[in-house]
Amino acid sequence: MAIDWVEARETAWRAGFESRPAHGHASFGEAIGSALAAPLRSASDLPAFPTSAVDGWAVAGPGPWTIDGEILAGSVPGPIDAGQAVKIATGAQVPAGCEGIIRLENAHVDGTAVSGETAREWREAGEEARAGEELLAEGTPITAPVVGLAAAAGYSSLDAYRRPLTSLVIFGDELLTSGVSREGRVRDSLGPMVPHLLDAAGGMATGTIGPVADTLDDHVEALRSALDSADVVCTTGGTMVGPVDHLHAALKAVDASYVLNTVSVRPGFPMLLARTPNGRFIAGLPGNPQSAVIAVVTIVAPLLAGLRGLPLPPLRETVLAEDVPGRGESTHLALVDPTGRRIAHHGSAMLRGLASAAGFALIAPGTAAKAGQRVPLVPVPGVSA
Ligand SMILES: Nc1nc2c(c(=O)[nH]1)N[C@H]1C(S)=C(S)[C@@H](COP(=O)(O)OP(=O)(O)OC[C@H]3O[C@@H](n4cnc5c(N)ncnc54)[C@H](O)[C@@H]3O)O[C@H]1N2
Ligand code: MOO
Repeated sequence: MAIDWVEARETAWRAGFESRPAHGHASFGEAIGSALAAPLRSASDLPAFPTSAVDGWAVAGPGPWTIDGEILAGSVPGPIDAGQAVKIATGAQVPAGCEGIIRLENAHVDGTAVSGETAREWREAGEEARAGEELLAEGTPITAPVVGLAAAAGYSSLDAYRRPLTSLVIFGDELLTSGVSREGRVRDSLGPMVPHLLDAAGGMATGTIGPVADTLDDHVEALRSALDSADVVCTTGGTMVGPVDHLHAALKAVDASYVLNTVSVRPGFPMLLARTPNGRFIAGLPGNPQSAVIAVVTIVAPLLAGLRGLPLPPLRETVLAEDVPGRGESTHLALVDPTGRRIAHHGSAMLRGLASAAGFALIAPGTAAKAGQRVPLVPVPGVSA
């Protein structure tokens, strides 16, 4: 029974969130794009020592001061005495006894003496954080700046939900992997496209199997092999009931049970999500290329977010520049450009419209939308910046 589109997203996200894998130490590269599984606490004071903010002269006592020494970044200075001036570099540790720093450009050097206006031109130890202080809460998305902060705070790995491993299985005897479509055969457009969408949605693509021959045995073998190494296997094609649509029988053969089977959305209706007894997921993307992308945005992106401990990806908004019809009792996902105009060549077998789209405008079941109306925009991973 087809479920509502909004419910499908939430169901896929919840299935991922509830079975997100045990967390543990992940390298920065593995952790980026997932969420912190524990609060990030600073492993030292930040800065760990008083640090000069400028290139200048560190001085003690009243001036003028006698030049005596130099402190470069990366060294540990000895204390300085009243009347002494030590040349100091930005980032260098401020010596004990230092009462002020004269910026180089404000200093007057006369032989062995220096004078000028002093200021507290340094960062105190612990000014940014104290050792043990919480910097970021559990559940925070791990972005490039988060990784940078973790390194600054003394870490080389993070307690995180790692990015799920994904694999793609392409079904279809009619598919060509090179050259032009001809003689009843078409170029595989999903093999070159879907792994990048999965990466952009937070997975880590491990490989593609196929095109797989249209026999049940070949389908089952390909599915088993993909399940060996991936947390989430996406398949393309074979979701319907055509003479060589073997996906449902193959799911049965690997003892997978449906999380959802068909969604009340146009295009993309025949998508499905299933789970194996050992907790791996299989997302069945319809064969029509645009419908496959709709399945990615509807079920796979939310699933990958849940598996990484992240919330359901938010929708955006767009203001429609023209009327957009509904699709009866189904949700209509309509391709629109960045100005809210519908895009030509939006048939589910086509990619021409999608290739220049800002995303899918969401027209709710039983409604049609008017020009000027604000509607949700479903982003395409890696596309809708
Ligand atoms: N009797 C019915 N037939 C169909 C219905 C229906 O409701 N009743 N729904 C249509 C819809 S909607 C879709 S979507 C497709 C889904 O079909 P499958 O998931 O079973 O996919 P296939 O039959 O294998 O292929 C459909 C179409 O897509 C082309 N394709 C498949 N894989 C690729 C690829 N990797 N790259 C490029 N093109 C691909 C394939 O050649 C077919 O043209 O079912 C409709 N039928
Ligand atoms: O839903 Mo199909 O996915 O319209 O092409």
